This record gives sequence, C-alpha cells and structure tokens, in this order.
Amino acid sequence: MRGLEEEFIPSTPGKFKDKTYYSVNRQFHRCFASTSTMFLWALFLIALTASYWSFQSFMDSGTRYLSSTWGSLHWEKQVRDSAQIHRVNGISVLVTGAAGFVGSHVSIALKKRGDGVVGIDNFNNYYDPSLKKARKNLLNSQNIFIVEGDINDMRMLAKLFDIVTFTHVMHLAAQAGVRYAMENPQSYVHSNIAGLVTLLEACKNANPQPAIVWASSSSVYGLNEKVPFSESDRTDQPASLYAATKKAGEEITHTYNHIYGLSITGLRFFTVYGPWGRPDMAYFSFTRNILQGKPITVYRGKNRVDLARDFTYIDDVVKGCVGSLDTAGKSTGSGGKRRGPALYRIFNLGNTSPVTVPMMVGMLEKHLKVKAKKHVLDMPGNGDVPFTHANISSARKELGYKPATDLQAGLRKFVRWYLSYYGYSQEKSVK
Ligand SMILES: O=C(O)[C@H]1O[C@H](OP(=O)(O)OP(=O)(O)OC[C@H]2O[C@@H](n3ccc(=O)[nH]c3=O)[C@H](O)[C@@H]2O)[C@H](O)[C@@H](O)[C@H]1O
Repeated sequence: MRGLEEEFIPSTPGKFKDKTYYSVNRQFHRCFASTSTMFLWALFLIALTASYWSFQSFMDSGTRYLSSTWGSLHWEKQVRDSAQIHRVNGISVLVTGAAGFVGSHVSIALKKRGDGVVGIDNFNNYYDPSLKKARKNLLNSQNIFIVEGDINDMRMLAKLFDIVTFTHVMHLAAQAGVRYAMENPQSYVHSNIAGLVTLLEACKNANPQPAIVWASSSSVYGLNEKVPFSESDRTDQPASLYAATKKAGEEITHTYNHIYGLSITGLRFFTVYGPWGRPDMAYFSFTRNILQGKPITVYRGKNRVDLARDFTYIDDVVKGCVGSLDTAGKSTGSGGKRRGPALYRIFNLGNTSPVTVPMMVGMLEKHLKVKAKKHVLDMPGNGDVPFTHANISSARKELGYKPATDLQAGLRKFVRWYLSYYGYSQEKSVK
C-alpha cells in the first residue's frame, strides 16, 4: 500500500494524469481534512520555520566571522597582530583614547620602539571627528589597530583582555576641557568616572593584571596658590567639574590599588600642546581665528593680571608617559584579590616655565606673521584657574623626565603642522 503522502502529493509537478485529476482532487480534499494530513501539514510548517531560523542564524554568524565589527574573527586577528611585541623585553599596551591628541602620539612612540599597541576610541564629536579619523589613519599606517568602542563597554573590554595579555594599560580616554564642563556636565561623569571604573574593573579581572598609567590633570590643584605645584600640595579645592572628576579619578584608582593590587601611575598633565593637538584648546583655536581674520578672546585675571599656563610640549609628555610605563612595576592581584603591595604614584608632567596667555598669542602672531584681533575680557567664573606651574622634581627623579622644548619652539612646530594639515601655503606664513 502506498502512504497518504505518496498517494496525493506529486513528487514532481505535472505528473498528474488528466483522467485521474477529478478523482484525485476529491480524495485530496477528503484526506486534507483528515487528522493525519493536518498533522503532516503542521510538521511541514514547523520544518519550514525551523529552516528559516537556522538560515538566519547562519547568516548572522557568517557576518560575524567575516566582518570587521568587534568580536568577529577578522577583528580578533587585527587586535592580535597589533598587540604583537617586536623587541626583547617589549610590552603590550592597551591605549584608551588612541585617536586623541596624547593617545595618538604615545601609541606611535610605543610602536616605533617595538612594543605591541592596541588602541580604543569612541570617536565622539566633542571636537571635529575628522581630525580623530586622520589620526586613526596615521596609526593604521604604522600597523596600529584602533578598536572603535567605548570604555564603558565592559563586554568589549573583557573580550580584549581575553584575546591579548596586555602588560600595561595607558588610559588617556577622557572628557577633556575645563570650560565645557558647564555645558555638558554629564559627559564628564560618563567618561571620567563611570568609564574609568569600568576600565579598572576589566583590569582587575584580567589575569595577569596589567599595570595602569593614566591621565590626571594639573587642574586638580584648583585654587592652590602655593607655587610651583608639588604632588603633595592640597588638591581639595577644584575650580571646575572637570578638575573634580580628575581628582575623583585619583581617589578611585587609589582604592583599586589598595584592594586589588593594581599598579597605578597618575600623570598630572599641564596644558599639553603641539602638532595634531585639540582644536578646543586656546593655542589651537587662536591660530584658526588669527588665520581667518577673526577676533580672539583673551581672558584676564583679577586686578588685570594676565593668566598664565605651564604649557608643555607633546614630545616631552610622551617621554613622561613612556617612562611611566617602563617603571610601573607589576600589578600583584589575581582572582579579584590583592596578593602583595603594588605601586601607587602621581607625577606632575609640566614644563616648569609658565608663560602668560598674551605672550603665547604674541608667539603665534610671530610664527603666523599675522596680527591677532584681541578682545581682552575679565575671566568669567567658568572653572578657569589664574595660573599653573609644575614642580617636576619627582618625575625627573623617578622617570628621567626632562622637558626639552620651550613654548616658542613648540608653537613653531605646531604652526608648521597646522599650516600643512589645513592646506595653507607655508612660505607665506612661516619662516
Ligand atoms: O592642564 C590641564 O590639565 C588642562 O589643560 C588644558 O586646560 P587649559 O589650561 O584651560 O587650556 P586652554 O583651554 O588651552 O586654555 C589656556 C589658557 O587660555 C585661556 N583662554 C582660553 C580660551 C579662550 O578663548 N581665551 C583664553 O584666554 C584660558 O583661560 C587659559 O588660561 C586642557 O584643555 C584641559 O583638558 C586640561 O588637560
């Protein structure tokens, strides 16, 4: 006897003979109504749905394996290749904020001497993201891979530590800028507090744990009036939310050192400037406005005293960062517990020779060969401090830090880069 399905469902369309069509059709309707046929149809529909879902998941995993998004095999290969160490006793460093100003410079310096470097950056639009993309392209050309992601993404961080045994983390991702904190306070909490804690959690969980070097800020000295600023001076009078989040970062990292044995080095950067710099900073935006014939606003302190900054050239800061990584020692924790004492250090990375803002403008005018249209304004209560001045004796002793570029020479290099990057004719503007 033939089974029902063989009887009524042709294996190949067109096999039915005309003379049997009506009787088959009658039987078909009769049988379709029968319970067993219903059951077969239901089975057929279930099988169809199941194959649709497995096809979908096949397509998803295919995309995962082939694409460059995080977690894919291709992505993992890029991360591993970038983390490869090419020198004896080299280190493998996860650089956060790698498409940023200091991050891009530090990444290149490490890669050049043969260390493994993997970057991470969220490419946010606090300032022109095309500059960050240009820095990224520069890093890619040096075989440094930058993961596009946020330090608040714990899963992604865990994945990175799963793929690579990072010996160090250079944590430079942050919401920067003193005055912007009044416009967007939440962004400081998101990056400088929540993001920092997420990163520290990932480092704490890693086995072995990396040593951490991270960017604090000269702004933690706030209203401190004792000059020059030493690391032991009071830092409990921040003048801006930015400063407060950096100060909080110093306390938070201390707890991770204390409880989990993470090696921590906090670097208080003093108004870092130079080629590939940040467009939101005064020297950068002044250059743009001067070249475009637009006015610049120069703030002035109480009693008409000029504001001053201990402007620090990027190459000097990079040396301080690399020196910190090289002397950081090991983290001692494992399995979420501290197993011995680990270093906790804080260093000023400044230049030790403050320059007033009007003097800085004069240097730019000289290099650009254009007079600035200055509007002098009393400093509004926007989080600014009147002056900064670093005592760098600790960094000199412990890191061999020795700033070598004064503001005049550093701004010349910056202007040269600016004119070339933005397509100005160099002969006309710079000596
Ligand atoms: O050391 C730090 O930890 C910080 O350094 C930097 O902050 P600041 O020292 O404030 O630099 P920056 O904005 O270039 O203003 C310089 C001077 O120009 C004055 N200034 C500024 C703008 C303006 O329009 N006019 C003006 O006179 C202004 O009043 C000030 O006196 C980083 O941005 C910050 O992220 C952080 O890293």
